[in-house]
Amino acid sequence: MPEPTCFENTPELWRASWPRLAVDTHKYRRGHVAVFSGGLASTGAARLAARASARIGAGAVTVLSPPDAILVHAVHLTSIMLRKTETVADACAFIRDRKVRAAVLGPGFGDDPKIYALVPALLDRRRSGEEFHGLVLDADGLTAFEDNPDALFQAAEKKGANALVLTPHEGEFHRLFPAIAEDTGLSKLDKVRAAARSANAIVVYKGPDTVIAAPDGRVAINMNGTPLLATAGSGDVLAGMAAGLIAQGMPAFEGAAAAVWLHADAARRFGQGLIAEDLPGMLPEVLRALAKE
Ligand SMILES: NC(=O)C1=CN([C@@H]2O[C@H](COP(=O)(O)OP(=O)(O)OC[C@H]3O[C@@H](n4cnc5c(N)ncnc54)[C@H](O)[C@@H]3O)[C@@H](O)[C@H]2O)[C@@H](O)CC1
Ligand SMILES: Nc1ncnc2c1ncn2[C@@H]1O[C@H](COP(=O)(O)OP(=O)(O)O)[C@@H](O)[C@H]1O
Repeated sequence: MPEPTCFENTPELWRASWPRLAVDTHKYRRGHVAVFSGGLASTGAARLAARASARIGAGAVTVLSPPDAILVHAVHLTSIMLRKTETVADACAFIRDRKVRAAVLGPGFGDDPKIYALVPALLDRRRSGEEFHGLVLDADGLTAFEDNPDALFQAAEKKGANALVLTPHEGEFHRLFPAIAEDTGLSKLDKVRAAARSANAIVVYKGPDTVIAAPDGRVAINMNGTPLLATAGSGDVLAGMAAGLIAQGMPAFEGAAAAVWLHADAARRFGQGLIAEDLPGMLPEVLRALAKE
């Protein structure tokens, strides 16, 4: 009998790789996440992602900010750290020196052309350092590669490359994978699986029926989604959660799948009136319930 490759996304799928807290851990051992911020007028998305990474259990989270946005972040951030970062070399040096394990790039990032050098650098273990496990690319980070998706896919294909997680909504999926998106003979499941293979990445195709796929053919269909999540910024929170779990040592497929399920559970528990800011604050209750199961 061949091994099954198509699963319902429930905690049983990823519980075995769920992070455990060692008694002798410290904040960097628990996992350090870096979140790239956009400029002065679009800083909120990075903070949403950063807060989600911290609440899901990353021991340290740093927002990497362009100089013009430092003050805005400084008045909003408390336990989350802040670092001025101007160049790709600055970012790589910080990630290597401060043992960052996962990064979020894209939420509120805008159209800064630096991204075309930044993404290959973050996927290259020699530039990111050995501790780095993976990059979660979302929102503007996906749209940036609309005209040349192969540049992204080839960077992820290189031997020994760090894990790449792509989290497109329907519009972003269409921008990155137009031929797959327009193939009317394919189900959503077939589309995500084909996309993950061609991108050499974990693909989280978001929506009412989020599907998570790995390049090796594994697919998980999420069934606990809720339309309460259709609120601005909830995708930024999801990206931060996935990075937070990858930083704590979960493999990228399991980390992404766990983030999707927990994100929806948080929304369901909060109920009506939910806005994206509410999601990270629900995670302690979500994690307590998960531990009791
Ligand atoms: N508080 C904040 O600072 C927030 C910042 N955000 C950032 O704002 C930037 C723009 O985000 P947008 O999502 O608006 O950018 P998009 O460039 O994805 O714009 C949305 C466009 O995609 C189309 N589309 C197709 N399918 C869609 C789907 N399933 N969901 C949403 N749109 C779909 C829409 O019709 C619309 O024209 C990103 O950098 C994002 O991270 C947003 O996440 C919202 C919250
Ligand atoms: N109708 C829906 N049912 C379930 N989940 C939804 C629905 N609409 C959106 N979502 C979820 O909400 C999140 C929205 O993410 P995204 O579109 O990137 O928003 P943003 O860019 O504003 O953060 C995704 O996790 C998506 O799966």
